[in-house]
Amino acid sequence: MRISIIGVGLIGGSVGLAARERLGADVTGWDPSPGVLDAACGLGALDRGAASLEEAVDGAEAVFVAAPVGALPATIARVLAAICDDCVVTDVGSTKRSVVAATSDPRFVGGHPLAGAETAGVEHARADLFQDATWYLTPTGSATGTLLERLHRLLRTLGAKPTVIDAATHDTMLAAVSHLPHVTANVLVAQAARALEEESEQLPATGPSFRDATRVAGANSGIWTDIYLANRDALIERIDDTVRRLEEFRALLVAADADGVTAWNEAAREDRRRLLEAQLAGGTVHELRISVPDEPGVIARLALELGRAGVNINDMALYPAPSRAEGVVALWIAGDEPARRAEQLVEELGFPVARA
Ligand SMILES: NC(=O)C1=CN([C@@H]2O[C@H](COP(=O)(O)OP(=O)(O)OC[C@H]3O[C@@H](n4cnc5c(N)ncnc54)[C@H](O)[C@@H]3O)[C@@H](O)[C@H]2O)C=CC1
Ligand SMILES: O=C(O)C(=O)Cc1ccc(O)cc1
Repeated sequence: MRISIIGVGLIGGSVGLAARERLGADVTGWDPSPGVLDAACGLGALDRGAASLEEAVDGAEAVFVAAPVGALPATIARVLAAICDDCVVTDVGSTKRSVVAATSDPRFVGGHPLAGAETAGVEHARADLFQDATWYLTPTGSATGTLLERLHRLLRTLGAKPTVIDAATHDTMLAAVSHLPHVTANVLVAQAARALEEESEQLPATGPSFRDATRVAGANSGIWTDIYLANRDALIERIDDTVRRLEEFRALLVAADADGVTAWNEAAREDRRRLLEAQLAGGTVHELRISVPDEPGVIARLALELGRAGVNINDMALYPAPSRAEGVVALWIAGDEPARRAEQLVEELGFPVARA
């Protein structure tokens, strides 16, 4: 398979390493920063560097755009102008609304791997970065089914778990579970370094909890300024909510309300347990076979509908009928209840469905 990577940093480089190692793919890349392509070839993330974006995507079957969020719309447009019809284009940007709003091209499917690090650059790329990681996909109704299936399969080969979601839900959720934690990490280090320093005239020693909560403080500004700004409305809401929650806890302290403090802490323990449990959800894998008309956007619509209901598609395959007027989509869903829910949703959409 021929893969092209535009922006060969931590994430682009990790896609290259994984695609070459696990898929035996032929990977070409392009990056505007001097020296990056040579470094990427030396580390085994690319087979070759190209002299231009257009040269890099020539003949590719899949293109990953792994540039900072602010550069994505213009870069994706350049890629789409240079490729043939049978090529899927995706990105890895940490926010999705601005990217998805910028194009309705059927060859584009937005993406975001929920894996990474506080480091930057291809030097830190790893072939196993995406192993067992959720990889969000945000197809719109215009996405071509066969290209979405190709991308889904490719991401599985990289070790990831593709999960379809709509762009707005993605951005709201990520504001809470990724962007806000980066903000609070920055606040915690600033507070520890400045306020406590002023009081004691020396930097305080830090404990393990502080290290855990601040690992991502000051992460790569080359990507984070863009992420904060692209998702600023959702992030502002989370910050306001954080302030409210801190004020509630502050009031318990002012009142010296021991029962209230205990209840507040116990609620956090329960919330954490539920969050961890949700990540471990699995179960028997069921295969659903769905008859669909051969119309643009049908596969994307199915995937999105299930994604909205929280049903994850483990794997998918398309079987076009000889007539080409219709076809069968096979979906593999883990867990009895998610599979039952998927069957019901598909029926409600009006497509015949059977368990294989
Ligand atoms: N760092 C992380 O943990 C994660 C990052 N992401 C997303 O992945 C993307 C890349 O981030 P990283 O690899 O971490 O950053 P990075 O800084 O390691 O790599 C970014 C690369 O993009 C290149 N670049 C800059 N402008 C470009 C343009 N206009 N066209 C093409 N390439 C360009 C840079 O030269 C650099 O090599 C960002 O959109 C980020 O939001 C997604 C998941 C995790
Ligand atoms: O290092 C960490 O814990 C991260 O949170 C990395 C990360 C950064 C940006 C993303 O969009 C997704 C993951």
